[in-house]
Amino acid sequence: MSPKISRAALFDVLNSYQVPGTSATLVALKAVKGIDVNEGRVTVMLQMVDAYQDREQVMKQALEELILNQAGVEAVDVEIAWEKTASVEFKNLIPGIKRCVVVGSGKGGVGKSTVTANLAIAMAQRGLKVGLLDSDIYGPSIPMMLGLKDSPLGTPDGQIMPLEKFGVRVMSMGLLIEEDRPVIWRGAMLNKALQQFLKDVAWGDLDVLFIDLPPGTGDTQLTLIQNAQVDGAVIVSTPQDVAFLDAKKAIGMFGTVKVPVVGIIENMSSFICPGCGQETQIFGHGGVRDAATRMKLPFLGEVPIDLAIREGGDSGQPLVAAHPDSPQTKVFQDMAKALQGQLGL
Ligand SMILES: Nc1ncnc2c1ncn2[C@@H]1O[C@H](COP(=O)(O)OP(=O)(O)OP(=O)(O)O)[C@@H](O)[C@H]1O
Repeated sequence: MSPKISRAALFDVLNSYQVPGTSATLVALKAVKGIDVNEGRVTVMLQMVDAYQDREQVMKQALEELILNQAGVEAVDVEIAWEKTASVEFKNLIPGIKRCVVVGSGKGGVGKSTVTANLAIAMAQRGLKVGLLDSDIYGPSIPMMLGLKDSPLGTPDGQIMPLEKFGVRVMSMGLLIEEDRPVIWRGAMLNKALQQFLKDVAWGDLDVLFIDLPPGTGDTQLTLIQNAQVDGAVIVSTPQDVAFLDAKKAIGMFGTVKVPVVGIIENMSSFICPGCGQETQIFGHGGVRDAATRMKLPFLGEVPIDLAIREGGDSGQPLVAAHPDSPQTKVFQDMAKALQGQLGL
C-alpha cells in the first residue's frame, strides 16, 4: 500500500500552482479554504472571486492532474466556490441619466482618454445610449481622438447640444475653446464649468454618461466627483508598480467620497509583435488584475499596447469604430459587456 499524503504536502502542491493569466499562486490569492484527505481520496476546497470563473475548467483539470501525480493519491476532487464581486446600488442623481461614471487614473499618460473613448463607443454599439463628457479642461484630448472639430450649437432654450460621433454624445471644453490657447483656470471656475456641462448640456436620456477626469488625485478631482454626483468609478492603470501605486491612491480617493469602483482596467498590458506574433510585457503584466482581485474590486480587462490604438487616437478614428474585427476591439467589447453588468443596465 502506498504511503498516505499529508495535507501539508498538498498545500505545497497548491502553492506551486500559478493561476492562469496571473503571477499569483492559489495560496497567494488566499483561495485555499480546505484540504481533506480520506485514505487515498483528496478533496480540495477553493474559494475565488468570480473574475477567475472563465478559467474554471482549465484550473480544475490542471489541479486534478497535479494532485493525482502525487504518491498516495488515488482520487481527487477540486471544488471551487465562486464569490461575487461586490454589487452596488445606484442613485440616479442626474435626471434623464441612469448612470454617471467617472473614469480616473492615478497619474497622466496611462491612456485613460483612449480607453474611455473606445469603451464608450463599445457601449453604444451594444445598443446603450451613451454620453461622454471630457472634463480634462487643461488638456482636453477627446475631441481629437473622436475627430470632432465643429463648435456645438445652442438650443432655443439656452442649452448646448452635444456633438454626436460613433453613436456617442460628446461634450468637451476642447470644443468651446480655441485650439492652442492654454486654459488658466482656478478650481472654482473649473467646478462651475463642470456643473454647467452637467446641467446645461442637452444630453437627453442616457443609459450612461462617462466623465473623463483630469489625471491625478488632487483637490480638483475630488471636488469634481463630489459635485458631479457620481454613481461609480472606472480606474485605468498601466501594469507598472509605480503606476498602480498611484491608481491605489485613486481607489482611496473614491473610497473617501463613497463612490464605488465599478471597474479597473489594465492598459498597455503587453505588446504583440505584428511581425512575429511574440508577446513582450514591456511594463509587466497581470499585476493590476491580481491587485484588483485582492481588493475584491471588479476587474474589466487588459488592453495591449497596439499601434492601431495609438493611430486611431491620433487620427480621430478610434480602434473600436475603425477596426471592428480586430482582437483588440474584442477586448473593449468584452469590457463593455462586463461594465454593463456591473452597472446593472
Ligand atoms: N493601449 C494602447 N496602445 C498604444 N497606444 C496607446 C494605448 N493607450 C494609450 N495610448 C497612447 O498613449 C498616449 C496617451 O494616451 P491618453 O491621452 O489616452 O492618456 P491619458 O491617460 O488620458 O493622458 P492624460 O490624462 O495625461 O490626458 C496617446 O498617444 C495614446 O494614443
